[in-house]
This record gives sequence, C-alpha cells and structure tokens, in this order.
Amino acid sequence: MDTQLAVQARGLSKCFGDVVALDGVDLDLVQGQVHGLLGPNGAGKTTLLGLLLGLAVADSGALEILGMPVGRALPAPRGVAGFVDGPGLYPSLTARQNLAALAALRGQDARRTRIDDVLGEVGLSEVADDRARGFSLGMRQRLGLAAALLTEPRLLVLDEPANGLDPAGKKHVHSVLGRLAKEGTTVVLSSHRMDDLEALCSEVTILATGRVRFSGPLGKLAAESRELDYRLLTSDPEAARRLAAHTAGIRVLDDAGAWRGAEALVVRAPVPALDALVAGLVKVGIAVRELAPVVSPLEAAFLALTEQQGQREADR
Ligand SMILES: Nc1ncnc2c1ncn2[C@@H]1O[C@H](COP(=O)(O)OP(=O)(O)OP(=O)(O)O)[C@@H](O)[C@H]1O
Repeated sequence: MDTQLAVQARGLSKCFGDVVALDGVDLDLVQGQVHGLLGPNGAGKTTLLGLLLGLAVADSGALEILGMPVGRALPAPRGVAGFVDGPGLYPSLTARQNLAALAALRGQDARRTRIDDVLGEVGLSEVADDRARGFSLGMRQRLGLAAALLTEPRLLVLDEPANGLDPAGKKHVHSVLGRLAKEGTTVVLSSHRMDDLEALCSEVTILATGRVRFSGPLGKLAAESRELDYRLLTSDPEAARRLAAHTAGIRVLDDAGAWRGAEALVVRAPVPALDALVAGLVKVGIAVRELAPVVSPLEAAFLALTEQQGQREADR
C-alpha cells in the first residue's frame, strides 16, 4: 500500500438483501487531508463510512486502513475514530462524564484537563456539566467529535458532522478538523452542504447509487466543469448584455429572475470566455460590481454527475 494513503479501497461492494449499497467502490484517502463524501440520499455514503469504522464488512473487495488489511476476521486497526448516524452517548450523564466514561472504557487518558481541553475545542465548555439528554442535535454532534478527539485518531470518520450546527458550532468544528489535518490526521466526512465541503476538503468523492462518479482534488473537478452559469452585475446592464451577446463562447440566459431584476445578467460560459467578457467590459469603461457562479463548481459537478445517472436509470 502507498504509505501516503490512510485508506485504500478497491472494488468494495456491499448489499443489504436486494439493495446494492456499494458497487465496486475504489477510494484513496491521502494522509493528512480532509476528504469529502457527497451524493444523493441512499448513495451509499453511510455504508462506506461504516466499513471504515469497522461497523460492518464488505461483501467483496479489498480494504486497507492505516496500512492494515481489514476484513471479516480483521477488525479496523487502532487509530480510527468517529461515528455514523449520530454519536453514541449516555443521555443521563453530563458531557464531561460522557467523555470520562468513554475514555475509561477504552483505557485511555481520562484526566480532567484533557477532557476540558477537548470540550473547549468543540465549544462545549459552558455546558460541560449539563446532561447529554438535554443536548440539541448540534451539541450532540460536537460532543461526539470531542469523544473522537480524546482518542487522538489517525483516521477520523464523520457522517454528516455539520448536521444541526449553528454558525459558532460550525466554526469550532471546522477549526478542529483543520487543526487535525495539519497535524497529519486524515479526516473523511460526508455532507450535503456543498459550502462546507468546499471550505474544508482538498479532495472529494461523489457517490451515486453505490458507485464512484468522481474522486479527486476539488480543483480537478472545477477544471472539468465545462461551463457554469454566472451572475454578473455591472454599472451598465444594457451595454453589458449587448457585449456579452457578441463575445465568443458566452450565452446570455434570460433567467436573471428575482436576482436584482433587470440590473443583473446571467451568462453561461467556460472560464476563458468569461475572462474575455470581463476584459471587454473593463475596456469600454463598464464596471464589474459582482460576478459569481449561480451554483458552485462542486454543486454543478454534483448535479451534472448525479443527474446523468438518474437519466441513465430512467432510460433503462
Ligand atoms: N442496514 C440496512 N438494511 C437495509 N438496507 C440498508 C441498510 N443500510 C443501508 N441500506 C440501504 O443501502 C443504500 C445506501 O444507504 P446509505 O445509508 O449508505 O446511503 P447514504 O448515502 O448515507 O444516504 P443519506 O444521504 O440518505 O444518509 C440505501 O438504499 C439504503 O436504504
């Protein structure tokens, strides 16, 4: 196995009765990177993360985690932590007691200072002595992350960790994950939030109906996105519209819709044509006040890749 890889999966398949949850999945997770997993509901994300956590085994295929083969008689190695379907917590214990109990169960460092440190990192210091029973979804997610941090994992596996997080909670979680990756921990997380994935991940894997549709750096995905729709706000909308209509490679769309009404222009263009349009606008003295993709490159690729799949299935 490549020593730079924390996870190497080849041809992983997993069925539940007639349902094929994973269908020949290959996955490489580079050490010290945050890797995002995205896909429509039922794509197989939780199933895949469950295999990485050793909660289930694949029906076929090969899986190596942290340099160790994993399979029916080969449990996930030490150094893997995380949760799927929400963290397992003791509702009647406080946040601090939960962490102490989990650490004691695992024979790990249960010193109060260490527990206070991880609670602080996830932003739960103020509720350290409150019972988990009264915790919101976002607080439970953060406590689950704190429990995983206590183990000082080399591979952290999180299923939709952003669920229920308020902006402050999100900031804590993002900063913890960034810190871990910087220190060499590999993080793999699933999310339906494209903005979170774009902010956190260097690489992503897009799954649909149990198959990998794309896996690699975000930059590669953006480069592969042929054309995107962009909203353009300028100092002279009418002149900008005329110029756009005469710029090679640009298609002016008529659905600026509710977004700033007639002031705005929506154009479909590959990046070089967009560059030419912006240069042309500036040349004739039209100021570009806003220019942004209608949906991000990640979201556009996600929609394109998963819609193609849906169309193929509908055609069968
Ligand atoms: N324990 C199980 N028993 C039966 N079917 C299951 C089980 N776990 C998952 N499945 C099925 O396997 C497929 C993949 O499910 P999975 O939960 O991995 O998808 P997901 O990508 O995590 O979806 P979501 O985004 O909705 O959480 C789905 O069709 C699901 O119904």
